[in-house]
Amino acid sequence: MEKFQESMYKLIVETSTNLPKDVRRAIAAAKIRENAGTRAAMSLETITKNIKMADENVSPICQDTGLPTFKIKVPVNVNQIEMKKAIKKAVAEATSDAKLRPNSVDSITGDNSGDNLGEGTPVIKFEQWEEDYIDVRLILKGGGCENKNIQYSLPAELEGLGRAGRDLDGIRKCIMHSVYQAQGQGCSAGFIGVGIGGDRTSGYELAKEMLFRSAEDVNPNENLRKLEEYVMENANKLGIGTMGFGGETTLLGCKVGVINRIPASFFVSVAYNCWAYRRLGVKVDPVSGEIQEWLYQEGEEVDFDKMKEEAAAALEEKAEVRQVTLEAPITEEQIRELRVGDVVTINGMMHTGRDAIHKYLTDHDAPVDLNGQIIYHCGPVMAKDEEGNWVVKAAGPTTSIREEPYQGDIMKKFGIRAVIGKGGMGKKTLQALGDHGGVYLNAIGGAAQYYAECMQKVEGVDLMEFGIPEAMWHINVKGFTAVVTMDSHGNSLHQDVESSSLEKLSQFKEPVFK
Ligand SMILES: O=C(O)C[C@H](O)C(=O)O
Ligand code: SF4
Repeated sequence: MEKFQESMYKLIVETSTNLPKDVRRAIAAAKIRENAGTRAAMSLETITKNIKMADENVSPICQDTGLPTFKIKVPVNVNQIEMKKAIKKAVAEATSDAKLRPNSVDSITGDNSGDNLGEGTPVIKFEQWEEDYIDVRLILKGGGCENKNIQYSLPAELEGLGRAGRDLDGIRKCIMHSVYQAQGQGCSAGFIGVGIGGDRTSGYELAKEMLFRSAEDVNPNENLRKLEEYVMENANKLGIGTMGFGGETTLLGCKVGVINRIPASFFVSVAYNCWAYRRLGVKVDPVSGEIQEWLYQEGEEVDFDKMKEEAAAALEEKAEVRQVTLEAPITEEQIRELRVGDVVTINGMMHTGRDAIHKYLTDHDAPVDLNGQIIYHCGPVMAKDEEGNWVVKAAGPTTSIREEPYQGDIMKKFGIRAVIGKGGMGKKTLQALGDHGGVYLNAIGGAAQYYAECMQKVEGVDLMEFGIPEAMWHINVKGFTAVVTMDSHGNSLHQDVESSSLEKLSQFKEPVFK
């Protein structure tokens, strides 16, 4: 097993930087379905460009490299303790090489361990089997989509769908509802794994297990096959679309599994995974520890480039999108001119700020003058170059709704004019945008390479005690593009999509599986 650590390092790097072919095919198919020139098509264009860049740069597809979770099947007599040690070393090495973001945080103190190791991280699960090779699967599932996982306890009353009973039709309603409630916040279009039965723990366990199935397999259980097909066909009618911008594709995959339950409990557990569905697997030789075969990689290379040309041509024809360039400091007047749907290109300074910073700013002064400035909800992957300067390795947006309790007050307190994030914000922020003259810009979640390329120089960093993802980075950007989805006139695309998708959800109220 001399080569095992090196094999695990390769598996981690490949999983973080190179999306598997079954996932690429699902994204390519979605791209074909979207009408050229729409926001959904433009977003998918950015997503596919980002996938290619990550591959070429051997850098994280998304800055949130999640909670590394390994599922391993081993022949008897293989030393699991040694394997665990090797995996941990490989995780730490991949973190110091900026292939993983330091993501392991003490839940009470907030201290970041810096190397992705700590109580409960990474997750490593073993099972023995009678084959003569080791099967290692890895999933890097980020926090935004993890937060959209949901567990139903049947019977339940569901928004838009009414009663969900303890039967196949009740399960169908839960799954449809799970897609609706995720909206764009888990970086749709997503993949879902569903676990029927079990208890609260084993139900979720099964749901996550389903995310290790190939996106293209066919469920051998007839009832579940029908259910999966039904969900794939109908969830896409909800109109949530890529990043919740509206559009034809909301769901890229649905895999359902079932286990027994005890009489009193009936759980339906759903694990939501963003489009940046980073899971891979390898077969490993139990003597040398070398990789024998890669999993999920059957078939031809997926060529996004050809579609890119077609989409770009169609885009030019539909040039009615208003394009605005902004550079901080921004005036209130400039903000008041912006409307939902405008595409904004930013040059100059922006400052990152996410959960720890928002909490901090409520009762502290800002480390820099934020008047007229732009806040980017982002926890980047950073590295130092040979001269010791920070460089941005991956920097897509994080889910903005977590800052809802703070955002409006902070904008007013410091005079911030624009916030960039993803998934949109709520009523309180919308009100503050109107009162104060602010705007919310939606960037494409997961497009971490695409945005990192716009980041020309890191001018400084404050509050490093919060750890790399949570610190406040001051970054000079060029050509950073995002869409206005909430403006200072009370308009919110997120609110509109949420209410129209709720209306569409209610079309699925009548029983289907009797
Ligand atoms: O933590 C992050 O960078 C992003 C997170 O995965 C999110 O989707 O909000
Ligand atoms: S930012 Fe989006 S793509 Fe990245 S991990 Fe979070 S949910 Fe996934």
